[in-house]
Amino acid sequence: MAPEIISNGVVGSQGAEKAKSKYPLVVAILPDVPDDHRQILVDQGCIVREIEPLHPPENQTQFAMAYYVINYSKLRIWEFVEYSKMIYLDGDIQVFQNIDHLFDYPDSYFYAVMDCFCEKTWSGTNQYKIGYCQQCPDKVQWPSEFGPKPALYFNAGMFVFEPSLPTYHDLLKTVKVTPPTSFAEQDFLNMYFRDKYKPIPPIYNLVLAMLWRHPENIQLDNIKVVHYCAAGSKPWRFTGEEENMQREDIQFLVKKWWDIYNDESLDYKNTVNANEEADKKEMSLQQFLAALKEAGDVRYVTAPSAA
Ligand SMILES: O=c1ccn([C@@H]2O[C@H](COP(=O)(O)OP(=O)(O)O[C@H]3O[C@H](CO)[C@H](O)[C@H](O)[C@H]3O)[C@@H](O)[C@H]2O)c(=O)[nH]1
Ligand SMILES: O[C@H]1[C@H](O)[C@@H](O)[C@H](O)[C@@H](O)[C@H]1O
Ligand SMILES: [Mn+2]
Repeated sequence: MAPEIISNGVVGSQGAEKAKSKYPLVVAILPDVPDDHRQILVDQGCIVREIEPLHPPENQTQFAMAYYVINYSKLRIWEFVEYSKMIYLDGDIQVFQNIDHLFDYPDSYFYAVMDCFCEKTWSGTNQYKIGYCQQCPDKVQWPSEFGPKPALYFNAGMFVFEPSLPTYHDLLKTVKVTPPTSFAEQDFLNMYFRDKYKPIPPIYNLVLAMLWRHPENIQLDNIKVVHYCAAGSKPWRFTGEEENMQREDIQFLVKKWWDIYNDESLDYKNTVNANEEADKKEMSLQQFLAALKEAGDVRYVTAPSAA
């Protein structure tokens, strides 16, 4: 069995395609998620799994961005060995089109989307300082005095992985002797799976900054998964005040998130009892595209992705 997994509490458990995925949706939660929120997830047909918080080595957390330290707990999902393969999704991710086919990719690799280094969150890195981004690796050459070009780096908000107890124990053992770094478990996973990592196109994890940093790499007609990770873009605390948040494509995607969240036809009881109704309400690719185009502001090109 190969379920998808998200790791948040209540928000975001109704991906538009949830009803149509043939796999179960497992929600990994930390102990702080209140009972009534857990119940909502169960009522939505999710399999709720509480995980224990996992901390990096004592007294070294200052090296990771404070907000991300708790994310080391993500390593617990390698323990979900009743599933042979899983797709991990952050809680600030929305799935707009079915991605079940990712389970058919060859085993033994780690699939994820390449990140972008152009936003201020990256200002502490050499990449940001010299304006180098793996999304457009020819724009600024990697200077030889910085050593070898860094390995491809994925955003850890979405990835395809295979739970395994030996890997889980090794991850825990390795993280204990690995000093934390800015992007916490994301840096760690990049280091750990460097040799197994296979990039997949950005349509499987649209890091929103790609819309204004690398529009030429985005094929809007095919976006399947949107990651509301840009500063100020989380739909449940969206104010529109932060940089780029007034863009029409962003406003549109935030509205789409709320439409799915509020769509009662996507509630589990309704999808079980009235699948056809949910199908009718499903946002078709054409509607999605048309609306995005109407929102303007995005350069629409059909060039293949850089990934
Ligand atoms: O108290 C918490 C904090 C986080 N989360 C989960 O952890 C995810 C990661 O947090 P963010 O979505 O806020 O992080 P970003 O998307 O901004 O950051 C990126 O970098 C992070 C570095 O730690 C992680 O790798 C994350 O998955 C990746 O998308 C959340 O979506 C949520 O699913 C919880 O469940 N509880
Ligand atoms: O490139 C992304 C982006 O900058 C996000 O805002 C940040 O939260 C992620 O950790 C990072 O990978
Ligand atoms: Mn996220």
